[in-house]
Amino acid sequence: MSDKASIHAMTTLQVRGIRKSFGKRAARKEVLGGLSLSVADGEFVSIVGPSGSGKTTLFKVIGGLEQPSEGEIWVEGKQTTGERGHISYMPQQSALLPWQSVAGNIELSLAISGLDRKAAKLKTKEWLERIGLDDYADAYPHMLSGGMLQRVSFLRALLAPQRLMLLDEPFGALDALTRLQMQQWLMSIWDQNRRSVLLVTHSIEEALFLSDRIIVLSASPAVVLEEFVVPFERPRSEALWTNPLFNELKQQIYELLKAGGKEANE
Ligand SMILES: Nc1ncnc2c1ncn2[C@@H]1O[C@H](COP(=O)(O)OP(=O)(O)OP(=O)(O)O)[C@@H](O)[C@H]1O
Repeated sequence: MSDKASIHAMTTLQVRGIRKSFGKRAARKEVLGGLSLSVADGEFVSIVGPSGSGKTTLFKVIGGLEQPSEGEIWVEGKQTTGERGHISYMPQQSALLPWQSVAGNIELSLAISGLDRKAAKLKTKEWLERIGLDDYADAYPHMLSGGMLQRVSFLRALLAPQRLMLLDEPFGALDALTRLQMQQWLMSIWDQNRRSVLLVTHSIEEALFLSDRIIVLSASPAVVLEEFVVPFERPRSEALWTNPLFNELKQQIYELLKAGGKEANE
């Protein structure tokens, strides 16, 4: 394999020069302005950007729900622009089926991805135990707290067959304490089962705590302002929050977002 080909094989996602506009003629608005980024196999990458910079639009383009005006999406070495089914997705609000139990929701998505019923039941049982929700296997989604719902929702995305997970502000609707607990929980589960992750978050701290790399977007039309490699070893603990380098990086990203957002709004 040539060097170029082996790099390609290790890259789960490549976003190449994506442009996306909405509206016609005078009302035409460019939201994504030629965006390129990548996620390597097993890498955890976060995207932060000003509100309205086009992060959700980018996820829709990656997931094949929106066609880009220009550019290509490659997943696991194949061009998938405009195609669905190549990624697993976790939304901000859990999208569990209300008429299915917790176990039923997970079994169903495993069955859809091709597992037979018996294997799906067994795998669901094992994982619910592993994430400490075995007591809730027969409960219905409305009986669960916001944090529990997001655990089940994350598990469902994690057990999907796709290598790439897109997490769209998964903890945005949770209170601050639950959010912190969920970040630690997600980190420990992801550590045991490394998948390629692209996370959208409004929280710089969350991005620093969870990611291998952070991509900072400009205000719309969004382009990549800068990428930061997060230097902290794993497993990471709460002690990071008082690490001077953590706070220095937080400040740098904050300043960049502030400047980038202002420039584009002028
Ligand atoms: N289907 C659409 N038709 C027209 N405009 C759209 C459409 N979808 C998104 N937009 C516009 O694109 C811009 C970016 O929206 P998007 O939701 O992608 O941003 P975002 O970064 O996810 O925002 P936030 O951080 O607030 O969630 C907004 O100005 C929005 O109004």
